[in-house]
Amino acid sequence: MIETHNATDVKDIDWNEWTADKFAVITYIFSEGKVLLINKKRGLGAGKVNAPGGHIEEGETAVEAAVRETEEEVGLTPLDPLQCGKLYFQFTNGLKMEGTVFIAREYKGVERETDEADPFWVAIDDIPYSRMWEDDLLWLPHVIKGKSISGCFIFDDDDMVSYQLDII
Ligand SMILES: Nc1[nH]c(=O)nc2c1ncn2[C@H]1C[C@H](O)[C@@H](COP(=O)(O)OP(=O)(O)OP(=O)(O)O)O1
Repeated sequence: MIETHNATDVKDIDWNEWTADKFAVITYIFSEGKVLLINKKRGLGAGKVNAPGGHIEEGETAVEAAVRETEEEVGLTPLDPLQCGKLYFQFTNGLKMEGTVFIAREYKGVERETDEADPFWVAIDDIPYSRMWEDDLLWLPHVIKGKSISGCFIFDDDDMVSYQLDII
């Protein structure tokens, strides 16, 4: 078996044996036909549009991290976030990251810009996929339709090299 960071096809990786070394969450808040997105200002994916998110801290559950990261990045509190997906990213630089996707249909507060993120509401039909991570276009439309997803991806920097997606 080849080293996972040298893999160029998701089929080259035994995903049952693969384990992440970083665990992150991403939270999409939907309201009145719109979704809250951010211009990410720093960290992985700086310059891209994404949803609020970040790393799960020690002793924290994924849902707790989803609430905390959204509060920290945009000042909104998602209410009852629902887990709807798992994303497994192998980067060619060696990073292995697991992302848990949450959606929330209600929230408290008013969004505000922070050092990490510039939030904005956009109509679901106008989501700017060309400014987002390449994988988002593959799975986010299914999440919007209420499906759950599980995806494995190989990324070389910003470029998606290979993927496998299951819609549940
Ligand atoms: N291909 C991809 N598609 C996607 O939608 N989100 C991705 C992604 N690759 C990374 N992310 C997201 C997941 C998570 O929200 C974030 C992790 O990036 P960072 O390492 O920059 O974390 P943050 O700096 O936001 O977190 P903290 O340092 O914990 O605040 O990037």
